[in-house]
Amino acid sequence: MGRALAFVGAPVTAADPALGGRRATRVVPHTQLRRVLPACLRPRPGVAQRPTTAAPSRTCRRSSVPRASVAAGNGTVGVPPPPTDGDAAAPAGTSPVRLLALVRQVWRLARPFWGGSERRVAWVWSAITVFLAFATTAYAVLLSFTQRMFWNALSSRDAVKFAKLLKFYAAAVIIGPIVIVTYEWAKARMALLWRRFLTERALNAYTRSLAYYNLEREGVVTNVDQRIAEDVRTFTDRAVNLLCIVVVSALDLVTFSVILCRIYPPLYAALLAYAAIGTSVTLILGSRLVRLREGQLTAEADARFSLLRLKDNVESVAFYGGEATERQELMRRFSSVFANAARLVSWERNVAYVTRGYKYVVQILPSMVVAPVFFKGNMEMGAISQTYFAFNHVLADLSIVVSELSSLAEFAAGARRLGVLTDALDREGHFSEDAVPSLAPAATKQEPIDVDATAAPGVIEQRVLNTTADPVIRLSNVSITTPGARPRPLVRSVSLPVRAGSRLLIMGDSGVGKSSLLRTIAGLWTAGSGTIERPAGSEVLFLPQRPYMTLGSLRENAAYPATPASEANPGGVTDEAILAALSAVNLGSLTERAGGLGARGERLAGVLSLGEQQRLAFARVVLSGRRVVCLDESTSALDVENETRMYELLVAAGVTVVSVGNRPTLFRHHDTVLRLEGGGGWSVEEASVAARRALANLTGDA
Ligand SMILES: Nc1ncnc2c1ncn2[C@@H]1O[C@H](COP(=O)(O)OP(=O)(O)OP(=O)(O)O)[C@@H](O)[C@H]1O
Repeated sequence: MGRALAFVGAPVTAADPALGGRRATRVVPHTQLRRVLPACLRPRPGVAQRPTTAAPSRTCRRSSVPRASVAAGNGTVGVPPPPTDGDAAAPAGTSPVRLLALVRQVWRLARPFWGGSERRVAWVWSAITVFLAFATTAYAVLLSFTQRMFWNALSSRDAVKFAKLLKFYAAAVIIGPIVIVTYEWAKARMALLWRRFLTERALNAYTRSLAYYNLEREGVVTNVDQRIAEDVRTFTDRAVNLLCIVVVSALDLVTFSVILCRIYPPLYAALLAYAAIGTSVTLILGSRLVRLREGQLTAEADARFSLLRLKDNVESVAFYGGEATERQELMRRFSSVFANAARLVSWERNVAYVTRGYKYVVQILPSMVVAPVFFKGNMEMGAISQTYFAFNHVLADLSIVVSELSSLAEFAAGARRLGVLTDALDREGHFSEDAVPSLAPAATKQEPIDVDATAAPGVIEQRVLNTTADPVIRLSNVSITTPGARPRPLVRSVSLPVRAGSRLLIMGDSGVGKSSLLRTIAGLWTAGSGTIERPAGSEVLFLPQRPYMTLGSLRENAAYPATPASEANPGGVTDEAILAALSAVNLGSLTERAGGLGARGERLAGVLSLGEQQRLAFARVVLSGRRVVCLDESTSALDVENETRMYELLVAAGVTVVSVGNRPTLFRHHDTVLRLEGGGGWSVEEASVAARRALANLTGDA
């Protein structure tokens, strides 16, 4: 009797690689364990902490959420995700339609890796991982038989057999960890390869064809940075882990089902029914968990974004004294994080009631069914040990959804968020194209003028002129509207040539559309009609209103968008050229002040005055050697003397200039003025005439 009672031991929960790394609850006959060989039986054969890197434990997974990187937020947080985000369109949950959508999204993320340029590597690592997964199962089976013989040797007091088995057992426990750890490593390695592949794909697509610009401007996808940096990682980790679990479980299930059926078929049937009920209930609970996890990712990203905004604008906030407003906004966003997290942990608790209960309650089943058979003397001691072993394996195999719900929820949330991103990138930057596997910058192609080409309705036609063309820029009947759902006309039917070496000034009231016209010439905006001809992008330099400082060194900042010369890049911009350009724009002392050309740009942006940053931008013009420059109020922060110096540099270099600005001092640096008059109206006149008129207006002589 005492021995029979000992079978119903305390359930022990442990991550079990032999069960595919799932947390499995098993009943250990601990009274016997304490008496005999505790060290041999407690660390279950083939058992190790599966969820290390590829699948962190539940606690780790939760803590991974705040690691979400800084994200571009849209100010909308909470659950369900905001309807402005493409996420809202994607279904979540467990209905067949939703499941199908999830499968399609996963397929779209897996196909390029296993079917594209990296397929060789992908398949080799898949084979290695699956082989090792099978090895862990084989190991578990081997151990189950060893245990059976072990208990039989003990119960029959066969010391010789026991000693033999002990050696075998010792060898097994030495080999086991090696197999399991190698398996874990292979999984992590494969997930990393896939992650790198997807990240490079996403970065390639994001940084070409103006995808980064259009995605931000249209606001279709929020938190792009988090999706690329964080969601790709979560998705690939979870996907590889789940794939391995399914593979291991399938083999494990077949093997241990045979063992269990051979020992006692009724127990197997009862187990099947129990697992089916448990899985159904868990699936119903799980759909809400997916949505809550996804909402958490969005809320965390938005909160981090608000912190980054404050960090980037410390000076402005300090000048305004806007701390209270900033604090309020930060609190609002973090409140959303906590509110969603509270709902999430509550729902995880509800799910845990079910999943934990599911694992514990069933432990009584084998004892109830097998003990009477044992008491009747129809079953040997070793067979009972193996029954428990096989029972727990089959239970774990049939309970993937129950035990992996948390991981599944993260996986589904990650797949959905990535699906939204890859759809948008496909529209803008050709994510699915296999021809862009590297991060190397694409060479700019000089396209021939396509005279017959006609733009799509509502889109301005862009044609590329060759570098020797005159005029270098020609606007023909160009009308511009603001982008978005409600377009507003800004400029109507402008026709204008910009001759080589000339300088055109675009003027007009604030908000009239001056920068928009420049954006359109640059090809950033395409809404409207007419035709714009200009040299290829690599022949024109556009200086935006706000100078952009990169995170690179002073050297890299000056050379931007080209790169400095180095051993790997001998054709790059030399230090001598950089120093000469800095001197030409009156920044000769900057190198010394900044601490050399190697000084980091992160700090530079905070230290350089706006005027100095604008002069650095002119150094870029000098170094770029481009023949055409478009300046959007690029001297707005300069004194008259420095402004003159900058324009004289351009005149001396024979550069064609298109400027936007309203400063009267600009007249003398230009020969033609295009005045935007609002409501689409415009006029063109000589700069000297425009200057005289402006002066007359000022003095009241008009
Ligand atoms: N992405 C956008 N979507 C919709 N409207 C926009 C967008 N960007 C700018 N606008 C609107 O287009 C109009 C013209 O803007 P633009 O920046 O060209 O003005 P501007 O003449 O350069 O003004 P300023 O001299 O003040 O810089 C503005 O009313 C602005 O609000």
